Amino acid sequence: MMRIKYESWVDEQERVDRVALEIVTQIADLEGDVSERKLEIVAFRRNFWEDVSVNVDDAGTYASLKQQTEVLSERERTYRHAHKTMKTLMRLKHSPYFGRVDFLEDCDSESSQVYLGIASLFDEEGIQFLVHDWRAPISNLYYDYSPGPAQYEAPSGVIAGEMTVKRQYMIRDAQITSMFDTSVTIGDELLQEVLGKQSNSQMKSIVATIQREQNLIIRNVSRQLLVVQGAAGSGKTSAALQRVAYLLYRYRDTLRADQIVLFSPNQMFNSYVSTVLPELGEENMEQTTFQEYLVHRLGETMLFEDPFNQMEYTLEAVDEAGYVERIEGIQFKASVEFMQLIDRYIAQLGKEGMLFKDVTFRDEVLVPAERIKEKFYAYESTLRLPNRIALLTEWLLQELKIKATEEMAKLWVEEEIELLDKEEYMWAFKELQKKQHFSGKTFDDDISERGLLAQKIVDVYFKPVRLGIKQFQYVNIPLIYRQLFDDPKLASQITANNKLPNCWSEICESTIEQLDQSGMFYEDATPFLYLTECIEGFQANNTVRHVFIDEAQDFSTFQFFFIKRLFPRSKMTVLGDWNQRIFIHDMASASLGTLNALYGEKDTEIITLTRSYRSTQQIIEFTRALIEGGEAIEPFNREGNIPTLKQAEDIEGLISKVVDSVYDLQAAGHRTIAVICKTAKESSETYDALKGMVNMRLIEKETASFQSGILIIPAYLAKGVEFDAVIIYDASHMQYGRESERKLFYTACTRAMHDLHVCFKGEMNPFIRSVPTQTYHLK
Ligand SMILES: Nc1ncnc2c1ncn2[C@@H]1O[C@H](COP(=O)(O)OP(=O)(O)OP(=O)(O)O)[C@@H](O)[C@H]1O
Repeated sequence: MMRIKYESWVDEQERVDRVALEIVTQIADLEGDVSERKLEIVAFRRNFWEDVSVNVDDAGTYASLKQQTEVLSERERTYRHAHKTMKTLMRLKHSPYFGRVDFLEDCDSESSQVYLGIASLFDEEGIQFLVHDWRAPISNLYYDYSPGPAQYEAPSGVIAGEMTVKRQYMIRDAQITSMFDTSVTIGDELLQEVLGKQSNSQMKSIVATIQREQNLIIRNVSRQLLVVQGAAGSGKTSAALQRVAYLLYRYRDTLRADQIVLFSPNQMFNSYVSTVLPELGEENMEQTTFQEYLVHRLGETMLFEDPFNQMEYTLEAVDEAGYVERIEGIQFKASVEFMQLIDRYIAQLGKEGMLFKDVTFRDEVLVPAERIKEKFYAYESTLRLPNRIALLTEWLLQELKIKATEEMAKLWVEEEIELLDKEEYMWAFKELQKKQHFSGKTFDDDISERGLLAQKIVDVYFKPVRLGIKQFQYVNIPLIYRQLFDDPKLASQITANNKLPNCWSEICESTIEQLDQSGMFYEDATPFLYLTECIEGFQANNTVRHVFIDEAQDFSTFQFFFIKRLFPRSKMTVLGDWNQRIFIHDMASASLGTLNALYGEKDTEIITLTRSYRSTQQIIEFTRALIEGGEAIEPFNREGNIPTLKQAEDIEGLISKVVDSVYDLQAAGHRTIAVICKTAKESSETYDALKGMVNMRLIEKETASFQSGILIIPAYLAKGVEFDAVIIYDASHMQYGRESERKLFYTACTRAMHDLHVCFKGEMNPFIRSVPTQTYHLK
């Protein structure tokens, strides 16, 4: 790393001034343009509506309206474009660029200077680049090379040459505040400065300091599946978001933000990452949680437990009867073996076992379930289930028509007709007149009018029945799913290779009990939806082109395969850290092996990130000793305090240590301090105990965002986010004594950026006991 000479500094500031002036000029030009266009659109819209009211039935008016609509949307497009450019210029005004490379192409005699910023900027004539977009092919030089031989891939082919300068800037309000020439990767000093700052309730973009290994993730477009396995704080989420921005730039003519979906762990995380793309001048992709998707698909048919309640159960109910069996059930139902069991079950249902509901109307059976079943099994047995269901639906709709005619003669219809008002009679009368006019026949007016009204009434009353049929409500999916557990032998008969868990009978029993009592366990929700899709036909989404799964360690193998089928035309980017796996799903997905199986090895690329940027070196030295293989995690060299451990005798002592920590950390200037508890239950109890002493906010599963301040939060909701300082509420043996709790504890500790205080009551947990004592202070 080299400091820059004074003269160069002056030259560089002069350039910034020139560019800033150019930006100001362009903003002024555009300002007039934007407001003029806006006024134009407003005036156009007003006239447009006046024209519409003239005469809509006239063909000439219609053609002219169509033309005007086109003109209007063209103007709106131009306005939107100008508005977007304006916003970009406003962003560039304060900090036009952050990097520079001087590059001498092999065939040239003079090197060119390439300045990198969050968007491209041309000079007045629109000929010369003043700033290159960080995503442009040439910008890759900055991220991938140090001074020396370098090359990049332009649309015309590979361009090779020599990089003579690589410089970084920190520019605030158009003033250079720091500047470095760097020789290795993207300078430590700039990164130090960025990482040393206080946390924010919103994640920031990292374009100025993207590291080479992160750039590989961002620009990777070759495979169907990109898997990123990275240590806590290694920049997986950051890389994922910059990758979205990169894809939107690279495929700007064909890819829209709404064709990219990000599955994230919870609402708060969604809000935490939601400003990164707008900051880069891009629209946000679609963000959802898997839970949200399940509610959207199943919400109306099924009540099911939410994942956080399942989590609370796994952490809190260890001593309850049936715990071991439930855990085994959770793991099995998350596995690919269970998916295969369902596939075999589906094959079996093709021959027997389908269950239907009567189609009813006003407590009367219109088409009995038995008849539907007979019809279903009368279709060609080689037809797939969804095809047979489609035929069945058509048939049922025809049946409904016949039933409707029968229904018209019933007394209730007669009564409804009596109650109709004058308008309805008038309508029937006019309809009849029309019919007579067209057919030239005469009718017995009285009967036909009544018939018409009866038809209309039955039609209206049958509407929900028709809709129900179209929505396949006559297929009794809940009972078909239940049937799989009703007799434990059924599954053994259909699994040829006997891959059932040992306590399958108990799993069946508790599943049935839960289904009959209060909806289903969370672990049943995805398999249930899968079964539904296999029977009714997959509601695949063919518009989405890229699916991102963050915190992927907590997705089950079942869910991965399911998501793949759901988005058949999409590439997938999966980011996770298997050391932060806090849900207990199937054991198989604890390795990358299953992900290889998703698209096959050839179509899969796996990138591992071992450098961790979030926490200080001291915190990482402590946290990496908590997990197996942690020595592979490399801390970024940012110094800080070594973690503090505080031991208390009893609960009062613990509370007082936590309160002291809060005060100390506040005094050290930290703005966001999280007291991390193990569960929601512990969080709310601790909140009650502390609220008289400290002004804090309780974070619950429904919390949609967080602000700076003191927070109290269960560990599983804190994953993916970070805080200036973390206080672990009770890291005792009692709370984190089981091996399965190691990763939860690790995840909680790795949320700290600058300071970590670990409090515990009584004996410390076994994971800390294995940490070298020189990595912490015990108080
Ligand atoms: N290249 C970088 N430049 C600047 N900051 C970075 C860089 N890479 C990561 N960071 C910062 O490190 C922190 C952790 O990044 P991020 O949350 O993306 O990591 P992660 O791998 O998703 O972490 P976890 O798995 O623990 O949730 C963030 O504050 C992020 O801004």
